[in-house]
Parts: sequence; C-alpha cells; structure tokens
Amino acid sequence: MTTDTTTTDTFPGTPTPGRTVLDARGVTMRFGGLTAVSGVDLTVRSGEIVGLIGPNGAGKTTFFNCLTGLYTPTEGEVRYKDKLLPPQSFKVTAAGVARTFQNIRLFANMTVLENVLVGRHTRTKEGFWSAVLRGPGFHRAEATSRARATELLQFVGLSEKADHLARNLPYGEQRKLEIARALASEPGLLLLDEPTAGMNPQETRATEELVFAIRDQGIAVLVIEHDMRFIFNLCDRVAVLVQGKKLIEGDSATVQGDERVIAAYLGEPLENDPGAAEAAEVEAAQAQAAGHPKDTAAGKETDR
Ligand SMILES: Nc1ncnc2c1ncn2[C@@H]1O[C@H](COP(=O)(O)OP(=O)(O)OP(=O)(O)O)[C@@H](O)[C@H]1O
Repeated sequence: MTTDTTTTDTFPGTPTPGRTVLDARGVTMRFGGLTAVSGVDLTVRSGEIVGLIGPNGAGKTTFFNCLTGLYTPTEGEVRYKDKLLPPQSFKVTAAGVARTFQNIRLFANMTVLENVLVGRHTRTKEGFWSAVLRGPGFHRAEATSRARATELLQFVGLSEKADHLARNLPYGEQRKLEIARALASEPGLLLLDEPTAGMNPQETRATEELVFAIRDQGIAVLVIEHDMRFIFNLCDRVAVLVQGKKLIEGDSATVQGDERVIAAYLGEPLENDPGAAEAAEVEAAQAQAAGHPKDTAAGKETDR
C-alpha cells in the first residue's frame, strides 16, 4: 500500500490536523553486507499516532536512527515539514523531532527536574557568555525553562518527584521521565522506541493515555512496540517491517487481519491446535465440578 503524502497545510506554523510532518522516502541502511532497512517509505501527519511493528531484528530501531540523525541512510531521504533533515541528531531535535530510546538514557545522578531541563537546551537561545555572566537574559530564560519543565512533569504525572534522583525512580517512571524530557524540546513529532517495555499492565494503560494526550496537543507520534494490544488500541495506522522491508501499512483491523502479518509476525495458527485436548479436559472438569457436565466429544471444539 502506498501512503498518500498530500499536504493539507492551510495555517503554516501551527499544528494543522492532517499536515504531513514526517516524510521518509526510500530509506535504506546497509551495514557492510547487511541491509537492515530497505527502501522504506513512511509518512506521519500531525494529530496522528502511527505504529511501527515487526519481529526482532526487522530494522525498526535502525529506521528510527535514520530518522533522527544517528545514522545517515545509505539511500533515501527524510523530510520534516517539507525540509530535509540534517544528519546530526542535535539538529534533528532542534528542527522539531524528539525521541526516546529502547534502553532508557537518563542522567542517573541528576534530579528528575534537571533531566527535563536538559531537554530544553535546543529551545534556549542564551549562549555560552550569557551562561557564564548570568545576566538578566539568562535568568529570564532559566525561569521560563523551569516553568515549562514543571508543567511537563505535571503532564506526565511526575511533579511529586521533581527533586528525586532519576536513578531512584521505578522503571515505569523513568520511561515517563524520558517522554517528559523529549517533550521539553517542543517537538512536532515524537518517536517512541518501545515505551512500555518492562511495564506492568497498569503502567502500560497509563502510557496509552499519555500518548493520546500528547497526540491531542497536536504532536504527531511514531511508536515502535512489541505489545500488540497497546499498538492496535493506540494507533491510527500501523506499518509492519519484516527483514528491513515494509510488508504492509494500514489501520489496525487491516494489519491484524493480513495473512502475511499473521504468518510473519503474529504467528501462524498451529495445525492440530496442540493443547486443545488438555484445555477440553480442564473445561470438562470445571463443568463437572459446577454440576454441568459438558460434552467433550470430538466435533465440539468449535464451541471455544
Ligand atoms: N550498528 C550496526 N551495525 C551492524 N549491524 C547492525 C547495527 N545496528 C543494527 N544492526 C543489524 O540490523 C538489523 C536490524 O536491527 P534493529 O535493531 O534495527 O532491529 P529491530 O527491529 O529494532 O529489533 P528489536 O525489535 O529486537 O529491537 C539486525 O540484524 C541488527 O543486527
């Protein structure tokens, strides 16, 4: 399926729903003889949550790295709001693309608030001498940054922990802090790499709500995740990578129902349904105990 890249931008500079913010075309990344990503096209529009799924080693993180300037794609180009993205990560962040990492990368010995303040640096115009001389411009910028960082901690639900050291936060809260830090750069596009890895179901649910709230602020979201329930609940569109290539892209129902996705990723239905006999036995025993004998004869398995 090809993706419509038509832009519907009527108010430049403001997040208009439907405007294409990310436009990646023919992105290919080779490491020596290995092609990790091969000719991938993907667009993301403002107000959209797009999922990127695929088996381990499919090339998802490599693709993210190509989008965020960590890697320079061997072929292809990446545009953000119609402008080619520079191949340096700090410039990509300054342009409006922020990300979180699969392996959390916080400043462990800094406080929660300080971590978010670090994320503000691309939005602070005060230069080196201003910081050294600590003039009125510096103090004004610092106050603005602190106010925004405090607001973001409230937004992700961490305001109570502003003065805690990042390393003392439970895992799920460290992931939230990474998101707050990414948001501190005021992005138009947020890339989340496995935001629920290691989370319990409640934390995953809360992250889902948080991503919806981010989207509602007009920020486009592209998310890699292995938790299929999370992806299919959350995303307007899902793209599937297999062996570096985009296999299919579409809404949740289309992707979930695609035979090739089931075979390549979600797992092929197993022949003869191993475990069916044991499951039927357990069911029969439960029914017996409840005083409702159940017919477990062959041919009744379609009841399940
Ligand atoms: N810097 C690198 N040098 C060489 N090969 C690499 C490099 N980074 C990734 N690869 C290879 O590229 C392929 C894609 O890896 P990648 O990490 O992008 O997959 P993934 O879909 O993100 O996997 P996972 O879901 O396990 O995180 C793998 O075969 C990996 O070993």
